[in-house]
Amino acid sequence: MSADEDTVKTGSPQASSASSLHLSDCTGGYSRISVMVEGTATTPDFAAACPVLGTAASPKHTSTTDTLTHSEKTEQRTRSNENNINRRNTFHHSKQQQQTKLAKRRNTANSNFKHPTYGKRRRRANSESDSVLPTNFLLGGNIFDPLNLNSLLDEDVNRALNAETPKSSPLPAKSRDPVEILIPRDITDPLNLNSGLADSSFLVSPWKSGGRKRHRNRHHGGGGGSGSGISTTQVNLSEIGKGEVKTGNSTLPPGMLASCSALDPPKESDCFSSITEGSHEQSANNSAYSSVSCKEEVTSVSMEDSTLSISGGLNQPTSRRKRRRNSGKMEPPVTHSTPIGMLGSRDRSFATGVQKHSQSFHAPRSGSKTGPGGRQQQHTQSQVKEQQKKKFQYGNYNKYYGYRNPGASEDPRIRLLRPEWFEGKDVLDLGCNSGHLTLYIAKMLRPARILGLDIDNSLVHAARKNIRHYLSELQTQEARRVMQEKKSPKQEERNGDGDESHMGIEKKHNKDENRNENGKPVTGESGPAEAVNDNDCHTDETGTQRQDSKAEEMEQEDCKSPPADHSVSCSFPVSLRISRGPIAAPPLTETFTTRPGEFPSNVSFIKANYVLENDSLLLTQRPEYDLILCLSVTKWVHLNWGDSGLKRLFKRVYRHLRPGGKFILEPQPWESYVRRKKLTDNINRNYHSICLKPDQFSSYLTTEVGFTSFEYLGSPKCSVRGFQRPVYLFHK
Ligand SMILES: C[S@@+](CC[C@H](N)C(=O)[O-])C[C@H]1O[C@@H](n2cnc3c(N)ncnc32)[C@H](O)[C@@H]1O
Repeated sequence: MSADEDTVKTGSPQASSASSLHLSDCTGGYSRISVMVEGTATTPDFAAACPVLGTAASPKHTSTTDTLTHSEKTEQRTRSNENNINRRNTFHHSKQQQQTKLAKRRNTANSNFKHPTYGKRRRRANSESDSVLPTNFLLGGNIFDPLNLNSLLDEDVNRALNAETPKSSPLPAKSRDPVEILIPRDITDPLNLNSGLADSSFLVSPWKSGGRKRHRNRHHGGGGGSGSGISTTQVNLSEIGKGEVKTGNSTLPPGMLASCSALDPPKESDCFSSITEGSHEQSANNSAYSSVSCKEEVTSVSMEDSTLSISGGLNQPTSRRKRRRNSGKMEPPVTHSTPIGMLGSRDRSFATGVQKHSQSFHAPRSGSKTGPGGRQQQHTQSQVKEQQKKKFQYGNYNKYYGYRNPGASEDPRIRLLRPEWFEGKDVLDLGCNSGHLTLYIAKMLRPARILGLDIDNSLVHAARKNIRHYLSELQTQEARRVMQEKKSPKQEERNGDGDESHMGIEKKHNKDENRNENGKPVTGESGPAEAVNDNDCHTDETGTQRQDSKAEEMEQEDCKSPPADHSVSCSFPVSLRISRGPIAAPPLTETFTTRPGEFPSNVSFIKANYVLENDSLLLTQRPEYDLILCLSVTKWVHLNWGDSGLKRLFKRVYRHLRPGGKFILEPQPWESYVRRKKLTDNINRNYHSICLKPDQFSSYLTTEVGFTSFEYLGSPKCSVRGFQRPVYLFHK
């Protein structure tokens, strides 16, 4: 052995001393070492077989020899040399014997078994390695043969040893008890060596860490970050059995994956399923609010999404109990806010065009959401609910149409409206909400003018903004038409590339559109849109009001290459247009210097409470309109102002109409009142004092107010059952 030869060659007292100690101590175990090597024994076993090996070069032995005197050393060296020679001979002899044994063992497996207890084993007292010796061995292993390899060599012994196995080293019993697995917080430093703290908290138990916690925006998997999602790992025994638990970039057992991914949907599905509750307007509001809270970050941008949510929700069955549970809540519905539903089949091309913009139709924002600087205010749930209740006490839901016409479906009521009632007429839409129906009428039924009136300022603001979306679409269509006309084959040839020619024309077109016949920039001051909209009008850097349709095409085309005309810029990104609406109200153009009575000149919105303060004010009301719409408003007036308020409204309508005028009324049924009776104390009081029930309205209007006749127009089918309400036409 080289160790031995080195010792002899050096001749150093220390070395020889150490080596001799080494050799003498290991003599007994050497055969064991050979056996272990042969049997691919593991290191601990090696240490166990020759415990002194680990300490052979230890300073302890060296220092002992250092204290000897020179003569003693010389004498010892002589003795040591003699011993070495003897031992070497012994060793060689032993080695030869061992090799013989091994050779035999290879040929006859039975002959080589030597029970550990038969071997001579010398141990140093208080050896450091004693304390770390393993004591438990599985499958009949023992300190000398931890893997019980010897049992393979002798059948008898094998049987004998394995007969004892369950007793001496019982196999772990299968248990359903959970096994706690501690997972390092930092997978790259599992022992927390970097921190230098003797703190065991670097290990995380999924159970003791307070249960599973979801961390939004945190990526799972390893990678050195603290936590990094590993702490969410839950181990369950049945899965461990499958041996698929990994941390770090966790490959978790399928069961775990399933349970993790199952964490997310409930919130969503809660929202959606609650949406289905709203087969009635009231429950609609509840559910829609749920959806809004789920998608809080997606306010007006999400109208299209909200619609989808509704559609999704409508397909999901909801228990009656759940419906009831939420029915008392007063929360806003989701609005898709697209007028497509209103446009319906009568003007498909327009509808298709509008669809493109439908995402950006406006719905007022929830007042409780953000504070100054856009930061979310801290509210308790009850506070928020309270606010919502107050906010929507007039039925002023900011997502009304999204719920009423889910999936951008057509508003079924428009089929009851005959064009001749509207064309060239003056129309008032009471409680117009965000103006979708009003805008539809303005565009499609061509009244001379139509005024949308609502008590909620934010709804009126949204309605005004929505005019621009209609306009934007119209202008886009017009721009396309002009572009097609101007796009002569000659120009295309000159410009070569089709795209470029398109851009060239587009830019020219844009330029032209920003100027009137005199070549002067068109400002918003005289634009009909502004006059109609009473809306904020933005100007670009040049002071020229930007045209929405133009701007849109500019964004699409000019962003491909640097704009030649700097008045044409990409400063207002498409994404913002979609989320916030166009940057400016459309400017006055030749096309849209509309005559009175043409859309959009014929539409406007106003914030007002149509219920006068007292009856005496009725006397001041002059006839102004040919037709007044009052759709799904009476319940809210009734609840907030009682019988007297509603009667006053009816009387005002009557006085507001010109002779021969028409009043279109869609009352909510009495049954729907009950769910809103506790919205406010005032509403509660009014609710209990109401005598004039909705089914008495027609007789009241004809006998008390003065309408000469009425007709029942129908109860248009609505995908949301609760909105299927009768509509009446009263004649003055
Ligand atoms: C349920 S929505 C109906 C919207 C629209 N008329 C329709 O059916 O499509 C009721 C609307 O009436 C409005 N409203 C309630 N009381 C009002 C009042 N006294 N004066 C004006 N508007 C009122 C609310 O703000 C709300 O927008």
